[in-house]
Amino acid sequence: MDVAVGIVAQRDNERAQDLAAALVDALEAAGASAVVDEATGAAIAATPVPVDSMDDRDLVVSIGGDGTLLFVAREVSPVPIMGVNLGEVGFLNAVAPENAVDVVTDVVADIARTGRVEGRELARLRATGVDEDWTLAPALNEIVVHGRRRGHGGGATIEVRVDGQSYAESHADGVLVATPTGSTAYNLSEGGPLVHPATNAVIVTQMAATESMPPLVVEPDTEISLTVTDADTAYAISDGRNRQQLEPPATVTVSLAADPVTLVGPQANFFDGLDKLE
Ligand SMILES: NC(=O)c1ccc[n+]([C@@H]2O[C@H](COP(=O)([O-])OP(=O)(O)OC[C@H]3O[C@@H](n4cnc5c(N)ncnc54)[C@H](O)[C@@H]3O)[C@@H](O)[C@H]2O)c1
Ligand SMILES: Nc1ncnc2c1ncn2[C@@H]1O[C@H](COP(=O)(O)OP(=O)(O)OP(=O)(O)O)[C@@H](O)[C@H]1O
Repeated sequence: MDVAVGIVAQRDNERAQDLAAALVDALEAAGASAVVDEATGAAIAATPVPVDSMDDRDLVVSIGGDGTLLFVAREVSPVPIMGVNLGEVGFLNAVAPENAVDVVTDVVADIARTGRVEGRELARLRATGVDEDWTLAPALNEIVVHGRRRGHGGGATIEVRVDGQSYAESHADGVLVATPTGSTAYNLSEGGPLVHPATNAVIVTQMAATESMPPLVVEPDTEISLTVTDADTAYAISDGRNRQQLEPPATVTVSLAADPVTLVGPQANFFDGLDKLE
């Protein structure tokens, strides 16, 4: 099987671009085809394509930090992705840059031999407006609903319902609904629990609530509804980047997205990674 690979290198990162060039050379020498994102294609001798047109590739490699991988996941899922870590934290990217050429060419050789891409599925969350016609891009980390802004005077009253049953209602900066993958991100900053990535669960954490309830962990196929009042405006945000302005009173439902992310390559050891969170 001729394997088609897409490569997205963190924008304006020469080290990521150099690694992308080495990957293109190694993959083409191995008989695979490789294209790169347009920003990288302007910097190295490789075929540039829009990231969102890589959705017909067999594998997309992200070279950068967590944010670049989150970006790639938004643009190309359900195509399997692999993360090479050049970032400040790199909690989502398991492959060290010095191993990237060997690991990627080994995975591509396996795909060529078997015709299958072996990876693990990471759940995502979808946020949808109730009585409003919008849906955010699926979140690998979390969905946040917050008032006009973080901090004094920017909050809102948000009622949390779990499969229709009321769990909490308080004035707060916001409420976040996280995946196990995202339990180490914004959720952790807001006092939510760490959830091992092998756990099937969804986490609901209030953000600076005046009458707070403990964070709640529920089964993945649960519908969380967040009703926002007592604010002139509010936002629903997916993975910190994709946002929808709300006109309170407004209700947002958060539930499991139909398509998970398939992450390929060696799995980072969760416990070894925790020192990155200090
Ligand atoms: N106050 C906060 O803690 C805060 C604010 C905004 C965004 N975030 C997080 O950043 C994510 C978006 O990442 P970005 O790089 O596009 O934004 P960004 O540039 O604001 O980076 C946020 C930081 O979160 C880290 N991060 C992202 N996903 C992570 C994960 N699953 N586990 C541990 N750390 C993780 C990134 O490496 C980066 O250091 C959001 O999904 C949210 O989880 C956190
Ligand atoms: N090649 C690219 N093409 C288009 N946008 C990109 C590209 N690389 C990164 N981005 C944008 O940059 C954002 C991530 O930027 P950021 O600087 O946070 O990188 P990172 O991967 O999180 O690295 P670090 O951990 O060092 O912050 C993505 O959300 C995406 O919008």
